[in-house]
Amino acid sequence: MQPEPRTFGTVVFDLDGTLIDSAPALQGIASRFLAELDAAPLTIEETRSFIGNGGWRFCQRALESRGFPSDDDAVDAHYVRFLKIYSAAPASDNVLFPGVPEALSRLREAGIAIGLCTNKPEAPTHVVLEAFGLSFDVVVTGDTLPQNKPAPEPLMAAIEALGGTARHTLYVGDSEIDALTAEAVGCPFALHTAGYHDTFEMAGPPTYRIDDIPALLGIVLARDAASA
Ligand SMILES: O=C(O)COP(=O)(O)O
Ligand SMILES: [Mg+2]
Repeated sequence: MQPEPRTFGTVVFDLDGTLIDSAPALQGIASRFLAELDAAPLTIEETRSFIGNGGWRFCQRALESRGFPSDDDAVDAHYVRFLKIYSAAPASDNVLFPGVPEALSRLREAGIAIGLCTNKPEAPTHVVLEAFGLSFDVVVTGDTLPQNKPAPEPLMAAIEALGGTARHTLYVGDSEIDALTAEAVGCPFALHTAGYHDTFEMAGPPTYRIDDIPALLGIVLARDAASA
C-alpha cells in the first residue's frame, strides 16, 4: 500500500520574528537613525511593535513615535537615509531562533521546497541570510514586488516560483500580517509564538501554533497531517 501523500509539498517562511529575532538589530539601527535627528532611541518594546510591515513603515513609525512629521513625503525624505543605515548594518545583532538551520535541512532532505516571503527590504534580507548561511529555493522580499504583505501577491509569487499550490503550502509567520496574507492566498498558516505579534484582531485563528521552528517538522513531515 502506498503511504498517504504529504499534506504540504512547500513551506514558505516569514523572516523577522519567525526565523530570526531582528529586534535588537533594528533597535540599534533605528537608534542610530534617530540620533542623527537628535531624537531618543527606541525601546525594545517599541521596536518589536514596529516590525512587520516593512522598512518604510518601520521608519514611519519611528518618526511618528518621536513626534516628527510622518506623512508620505516626510517619510520618503528620511527613508533613503534609514535604508542606508539598515543595509550597512552587520548581521551580528540579529539572533537566529533555535534549530532553524537543522529544521530547514530536514525539510529539504524530505523533498519539501522551501521559500522565504518577508516584508524586510532586499539588501538587509541578504545580509542576514548570508551571515547565517540560510538559503531558500525562492526569496521574495519587501522590494521584490510593488505590493507588500498582507497583500497576497508576494506569497503567491513565492508559491508559484516553488511550483506549489496554495492548498499544499504552509506559510509560517509571527504576525497577524502573515495570517492575513495566508488567508488572502488561501493557504494554511502556522504561527511562531516566539515572534512579535501574537494577538489577532482581524485574522482568523492560525491553523497551527508552534513554539519553535523544529516543531514544524511534526506537522509538515507527517504522512497524513490533518488536512487544513
Ligand atoms: O517589517 C519588516 O521589515 C520585516 O518583517 P517580516 O520579515 O516579519 O515580514
Ligand atoms: Mg515577521
